[in-house]
Amino acid sequence: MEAKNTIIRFENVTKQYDADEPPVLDQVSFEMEKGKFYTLLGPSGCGKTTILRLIAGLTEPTSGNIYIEGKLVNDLPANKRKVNTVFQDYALFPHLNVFENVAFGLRIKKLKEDVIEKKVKEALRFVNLEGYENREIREMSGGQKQRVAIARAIVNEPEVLLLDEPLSALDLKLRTEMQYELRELQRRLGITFVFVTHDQEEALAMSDEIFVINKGKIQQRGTPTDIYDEPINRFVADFIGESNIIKGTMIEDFLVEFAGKRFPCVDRGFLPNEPVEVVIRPEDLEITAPDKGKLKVRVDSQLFRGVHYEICCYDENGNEWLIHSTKKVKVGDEIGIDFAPEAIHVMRIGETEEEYGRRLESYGGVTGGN
Ligand SMILES: Nc1ncnc2c1ncn2[C@@H]1O[C@H](COP(=O)(O)OP(=O)(O)OP(=O)(O)O)[C@@H](O)[C@H]1O
Repeated sequence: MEAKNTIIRFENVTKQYDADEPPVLDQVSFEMEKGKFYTLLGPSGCGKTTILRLIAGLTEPTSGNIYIEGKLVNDLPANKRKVNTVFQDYALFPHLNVFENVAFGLRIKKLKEDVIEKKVKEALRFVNLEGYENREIREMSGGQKQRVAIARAIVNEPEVLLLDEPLSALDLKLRTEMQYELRELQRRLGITFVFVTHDQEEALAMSDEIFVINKGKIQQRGTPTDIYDEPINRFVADFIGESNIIKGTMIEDFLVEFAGKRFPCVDRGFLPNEPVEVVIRPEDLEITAPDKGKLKVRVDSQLFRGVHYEICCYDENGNEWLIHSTKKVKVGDEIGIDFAPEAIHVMRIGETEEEYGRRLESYGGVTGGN
């Protein structure tokens, strides 16, 4: 059974295009709620588009079940689903004007002309393209084409809008503008958006919830701050922003060893002396005098990044440390680095979200991680 506000549910969905190749999606399960902005984030080829195609009904699962609004849709054709897609290349019809592009789906449904006119105008108003009805597609800018594609999708009043890397063709400035616009549009429409990107900053900026995907598995799902502050494994920590990831040992609850020293931390629920990986974000490292910090490091390089310096250092054990700081240092200098127990995030090596969940259960309610 699913919660009342669930709109999409995947139950052990596997997709294998080619019998000789490993599955593209491997027993993937998740739920998405009505009215939220979801982002599927992951490297090229990890299966993001395949998830969209499965939701849209453009491909079928090899095994497992897909539900939309509680109804099993495995065999429901795409045009019977309350789902619309905005594709990366917009897939607009170059020979039709803006109005006719947006009206296209409504004409197929054989709606009356006055109804079509009302709906198209409303959709164009939603994307701030009022008055552009008679423009030719080739006369529209990249951002405007993008909006026409969105208008064409929302004119069908879908419950779910799927967006497959819709901003990737735009330059950085326009892309940032469209990020705001899309987020605002989602709020005004109040429908579920499923947005695909491989750009972690875009995902962090736009989403209610992010699914980080790699090798056909959801590695972690959560709010942008959850994912950023509490990455579950090395892949997520690495993919979401720059990180220091150091090998260590969890000595006991709240005590971890790395870089040759022991540090108090806020993590528990690991086995005694379990090998772990430790993540500390570069902005959580504070520069001190050499003997005042928790670790002594030598500065190897320094880059000015506009707001902060990006400083690369090495400790006595040869671990690399990346620091983001407004303080300037000198290459070759020895400095100290300090960090709070809360800045240390301990991860079990190679753990996926499912394994993490099972581990927590096996502890009988004792929380691991932090
Ligand atoms: N129709 C198909 N037939 C065979 N293999 C396919 C098909 N569609 C996708 N694949 C393979 O499935 C894998 C996942 O593809 P998918 O398009 O879902 O990835 P993606 O995460 O969206 O990648 P990208 O960011 O590059 O678009 C890739 O290895 C791809 O080659």
